[in-house]
Amino acid sequence: MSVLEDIVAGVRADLAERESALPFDELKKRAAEAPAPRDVMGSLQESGIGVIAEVKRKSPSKGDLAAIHDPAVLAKDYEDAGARVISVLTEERRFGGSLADLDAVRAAVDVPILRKDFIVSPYQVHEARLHGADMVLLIVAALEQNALAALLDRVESLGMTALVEVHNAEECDRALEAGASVIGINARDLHTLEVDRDVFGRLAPGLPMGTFKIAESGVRGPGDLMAYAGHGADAVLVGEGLVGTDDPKAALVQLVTAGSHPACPRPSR
Ligand SMILES: O=P(O)(O)OC[C@@H](O)[C@@H](O)c1c[nH]c2ccccc12
Repeated sequence: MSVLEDIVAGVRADLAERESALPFDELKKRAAEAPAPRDVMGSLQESGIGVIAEVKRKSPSKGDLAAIHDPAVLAKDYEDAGARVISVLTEERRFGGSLADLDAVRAAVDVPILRKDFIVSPYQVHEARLHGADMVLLIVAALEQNALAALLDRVESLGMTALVEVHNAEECDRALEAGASVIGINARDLHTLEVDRDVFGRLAPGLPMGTFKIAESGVRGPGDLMAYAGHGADAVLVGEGLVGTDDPKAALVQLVTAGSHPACPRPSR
């Protein structure tokens, strides 16, 4: 079993438990009453290269990254530092996240939030909405084509924005075929966990004009942001490069400053 398959198996087991506690129909009803989703693209396109800052306690590749006793405090720091979207890992077993983290972040900030998880069922999409998510990650490598297309429609039909994640050219084709317009190119291979920062530069030029391109993973500081921007990134998603520092807020200010600096390459849209 690859790491990805192992994670998805755990996610499915946890999901089955939640589904028996709260049936899908009831969940849908409750989610429909949640406050309307925020304008994710408006926030991401404000100016320069937007930074999506991630609340992440641990990862399968690095183990423990940060204790994060109060995700609300971290999220508020991110918002104050200029994050355009805040990503919240909700996967429990390997990333130490939870839906309670999503709730805490939602209550603490006004910027849009992303539910970062291994989404394999419509149940999780409505769940994301119920807990205040505005954007939902869909990982192409974890989904059959039909499921990917159906989940993308589901996310959009609830007024949220889908971030469709790819790692190779075949996955790019699948993302586009499913109708994705916001694509995250992950430098990390979810089967081997290896990071290759050149993946973005190889894949991004092949995406159609008008695709919003997000560079995910491996951003250690302003230099990596500038490099991704040079290859056409519209935004970057950063986890470890923030939570793994002594001062995530200061680290984010540096990235945000670089992303809006006149010398930083601009997206050509
Ligand atoms: O911590 P990093 O290297 O900055 O990476 C952040 C983010 O890209 C990473 O957490 C991520 C990208 N895609 C995912 C899918 C599932 C879980 C996690 C991820």
